Amino acid sequence: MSSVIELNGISKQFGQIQALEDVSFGIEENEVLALVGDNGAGKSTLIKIISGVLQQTSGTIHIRGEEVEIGDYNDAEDRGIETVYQDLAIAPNRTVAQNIFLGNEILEGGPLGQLLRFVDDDAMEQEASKLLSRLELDLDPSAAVKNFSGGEQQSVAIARALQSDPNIVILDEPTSALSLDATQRVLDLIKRLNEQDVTIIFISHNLEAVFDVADRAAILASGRLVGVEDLTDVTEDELVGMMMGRARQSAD
Ligand SMILES: Nc1ncnc2c1ncn2[C@@H]1O[C@H](COP(=O)(O)OP(=O)(O)OP(=O)(O)O)[C@@H](O)[C@H]1O
Repeated sequence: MSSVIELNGISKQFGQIQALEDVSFGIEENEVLALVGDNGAGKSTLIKIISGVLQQTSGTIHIRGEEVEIGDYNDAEDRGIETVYQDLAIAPNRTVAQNIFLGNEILEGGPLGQLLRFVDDDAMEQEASKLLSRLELDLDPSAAVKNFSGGEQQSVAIARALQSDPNIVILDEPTSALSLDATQRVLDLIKRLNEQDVTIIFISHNLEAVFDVADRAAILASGRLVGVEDLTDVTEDELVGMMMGRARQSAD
């Protein structure tokens, strides 16, 4: 395997607060990497840097070997990176298809449709339907999202991220506030994405979910990287110890 993203000496300061300090590790092509750590460890700051919302104070990012500056959301999208944040940014009164194409609507053909920006709902529903079946999500593209469960809304947000066909998807706490059942469905969706060659980085406090779907975990404590562990090689207790800032005794 080769690194699709290489972080080298990433530090981030907010005034006096050192949110990240000299974080270096690689994310492998087509892996599922969990980002774990206690509250305030720096997880959100790190994914915001990778997705262009924040810029690092120092350090470099290489994507597929090339040093890049991810100045904003568009830079990240151009590099094939999409992020689903915890707030999901779902428009409840719109349909599944309209949410999937939110900000990227398919317009009716012809000069008038383009000029007056007439949205082509039929085309969006057809495209959404293809995407949803690829993701094996049983959702009606024409249904309004407002009555959906938390798990279904999370699925719509993930489908929207997939609309631009990214090869790296970052998920911020995808299973927080979900029932056990809904959590399992979202984890199954993550596994399916990964089978479709999408590299996944996800933040989670749910260690059961981490052990279920992730190949490796990168552990942050107080802004520093404690380690990156193969999850077949570490116990939950060891992981918790590392999240509390203890380096792994048996690390080789
Ligand atoms: N915009 C900001 N301005 C000032 N300080 C910030 C900002 N964003 C994050 N921080 C601080 O940086 C540190 C890391 O925060 P971050 O949100 O990255 O942690 P986290 O691991 O994602 O935590 P949580 O699990 O609670 O979401 C914390 O001390 C936080 O208060």
